[in-house]
Formats: sequence, structure tokens, C-alpha cells
Amino acid sequence: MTPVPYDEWRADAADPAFSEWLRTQSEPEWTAVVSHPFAASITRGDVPDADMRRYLVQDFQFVDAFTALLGAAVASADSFEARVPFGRFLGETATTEEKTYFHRALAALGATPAEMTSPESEPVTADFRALMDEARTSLDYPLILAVLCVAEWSYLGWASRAEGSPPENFVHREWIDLHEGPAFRAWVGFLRGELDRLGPALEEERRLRVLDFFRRAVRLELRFFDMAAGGSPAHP
Ligand SMILES: Cc1ncc(CN)c(N)n1
Repeated sequence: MTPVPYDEWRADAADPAFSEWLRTQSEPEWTAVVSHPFAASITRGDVPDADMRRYLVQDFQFVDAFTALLGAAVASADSFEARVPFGRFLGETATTEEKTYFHRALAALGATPAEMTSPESEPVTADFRALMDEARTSLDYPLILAVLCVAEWSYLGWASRAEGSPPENFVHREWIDLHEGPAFRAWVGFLRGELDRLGPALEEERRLRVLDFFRRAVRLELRFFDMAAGGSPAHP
């Protein structure tokens, strides 16, 4: 879809935030991600163990490149105030939260040590890592923000759709908890706020480059869930 220029779009937008422009210009794929059948199955707690294991083995590789990207955000942010939330989240991801979760969840799902230390990458995992590496090595703060924002905002999107009582199985329940709740919402709010702060002041060409990274990340999130669901695409 040819993007509607930001200045034209915001003239009639109810919420003229730059991050909202990025999201709306990434439809229908955005909605396909946050309503993906695999994500819905996580929220119900009924993903078969073999599928959850394949997904988490691949996601552990995603998290490695994602952690490096957070480091690039610390390095490229334009103020001390902006560096601090990245540093805090980086510490949480690298130590307490996702790392211990992955080890416990993959052990419970019967993953072998080789699958965790030298796993084979699915094509979408390699492509996602390549996009994160491209953003990281650019050291271009808005491009880094675009990729981080998609990863976190889209995960908040599906996790906040969970209804009813949380799944009993900790593998599902903790994965939802890691992507929901007040702290995670504040983190997503921060990422969106940074894009909203910087985007309007960018030249149109730079805005379109940020949108290109945002859209590529959204498409990869969709392919990632398709891979997890066994390869059957839920593309719109
Ligand atoms: C593929 C993917 N995208 C996003 C997230 C959320 N951190 C994740 N863990 N994995």
C-alpha cells in the first residue's frame, strides 16, 4: 500500500500521534499479528507442546538480537533521560525475566541443550535478526525505535486480548504476563512516545524510512507467528 504522507494523514486523524500513523500505514498486517490464531491460542493456554517449543526455540534467537538492539538504543538515544528506560529494560531482559523464563520453559517442554545453544534458524528468524542487525548497525535512533516499538507494541496487542482466567500452564501464563501489565504498558508507552516526539520533526524522506523499518518488522512478526503455527500463513 502506498503510504499516506504523515502531514496529510494527521489533518483528519482523531489521534495524530506519529506512532499511530506508523501503525495505520502497516495495516492490514498489524491487525493480522495482534489477532493471529497462534497468539490467541497462547492466551487460551492450548498451544501444543511441540509447537510452543518450536516457537520458543526460535524466539530465544530473536531475543538475542533484540537485546543487542536495546544496547544500540542506549548508545544512540539523544538524551540521558531516554537512555535510562532502555538500560533498565535491557537489564531485565538479559537477566531476570526473559532469560530465566526461556530456560525454565524450554526445559519443561523437553528442549535439548543443543536446541538452546546451537539451534537451527527458521528463515523468518534469520530475516528478523537481519532486520534488527540492520537497525542496530545504523545507530539511527528513530530506525531502532521503529523495530523495538513493533516488537513490544504488537506483543502488548495480542497479550492484552487475553480473556478469562489465566492459563494454568506456566509456559503460557508467564509469556502473557511478560507482555502485559502496567510496567509493560508503560514501556510500550515510552517507545511510542519517543517516536511521537521525534517523528513530526523529521523530513518526509526520513519518515518514510522509519515507516519502511516499521512495516518490515510488522511483516516479520506475522511470518513469525505463521512459522510458529506450522507454516500455514494467516496473511490478509
Ligand atoms: C518475534 C518476537 N517479537 C516480539 C517479542 C517481544 N519481545 C518477542 N519475544 N518475539
